[in-house]
Amino acid sequence: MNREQAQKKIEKLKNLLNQYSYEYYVLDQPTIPDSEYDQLYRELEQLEEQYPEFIADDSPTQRVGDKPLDFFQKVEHKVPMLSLSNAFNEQELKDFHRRVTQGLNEEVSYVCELKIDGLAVSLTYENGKFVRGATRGDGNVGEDITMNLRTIRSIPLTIKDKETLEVRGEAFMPHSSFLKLNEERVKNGEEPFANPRNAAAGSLRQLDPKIAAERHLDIFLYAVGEWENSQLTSHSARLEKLKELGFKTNPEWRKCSTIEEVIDFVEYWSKERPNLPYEIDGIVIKVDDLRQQEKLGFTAKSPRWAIAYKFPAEEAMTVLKDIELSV
Ligand SMILES: NC(=O)c1cc2c(=O)c3cc(F)ccc3oc2nc1N
Repeated sequence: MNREQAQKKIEKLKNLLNQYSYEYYVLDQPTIPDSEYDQLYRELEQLEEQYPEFIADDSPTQRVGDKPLDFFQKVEHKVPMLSLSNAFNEQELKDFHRRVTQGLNEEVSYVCELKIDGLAVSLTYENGKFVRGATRGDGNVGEDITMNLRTIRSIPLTIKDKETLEVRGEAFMPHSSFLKLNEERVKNGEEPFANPRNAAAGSLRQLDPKIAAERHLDIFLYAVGEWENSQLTSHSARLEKLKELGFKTNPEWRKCSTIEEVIDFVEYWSKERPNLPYEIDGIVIKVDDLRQQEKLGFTAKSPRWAIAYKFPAEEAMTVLKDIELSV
């Protein structure tokens, strides 16, 4: 094969492997066996070795950097990454609803989402390419962990349109990865992680991306910082568009048009939680209409248009303990 054919073949293999990786890690619906993926991956590696000038930065072979960082750069969030205020019982949910309807003086509908118990991160894409990832930090300044986030296979290195946007989500460690990692650590005489959130945070704060890559982290995207030229008018439409673009969003979100529906959703998931393959510590309730969100605005540290209903903390540990005992 000549140079021109090699360049085309490298491009074709890269796109094919990225599509298969999207089906496996984002849709959880692989269409080819792992062995076929591995064979195509090896073919790409060999061609890239022969023609390094054709290696694309969104090639699957470029996900895991080979040199550790000495330190993390600081990153300023153009739109602050605030935190959610909490509700601990039904009455506090009703109080939230009353404040919202009084503040708006009009009908309101909500989006309810599972509150993933991981590490909040921001992902920036320019013309459809993943260019920077950062931790929340103090909300205004976070740490640049792009190298480590590139190792999360469910984070697309390029998205389906040449959009420029900054999205937020929760990086987390699924229960299966958490249990395997702790078994490893105990076997090596190391301290096991207390919970998946600490394990995810510890993994993303590694200066060596090869260690982060071994931790099999995952992510769900759930909010937007900035979105150039976006005409979308609701949070639910944004979640749908993010999914269309190739981002992994949590499938369990629901639109609720009354606070009773919100309470039903909370009650359902407080029972259903132990059957999830990842840790959640509550439910996030958000006003769906973006104009209404704008009208309600923010306090110094939290949006007035969202609240986190928190499940009682101790249960989270018993859930994991049960799983550990059953292993
Ligand atoms: N852990 C989560 O699963 C989760 C967290 C947040 C936030 O922290 C959050 C913070 C804001 F200032 C605004 C919206 C948010 O939406 C969120 N939505 C979620 N699903």
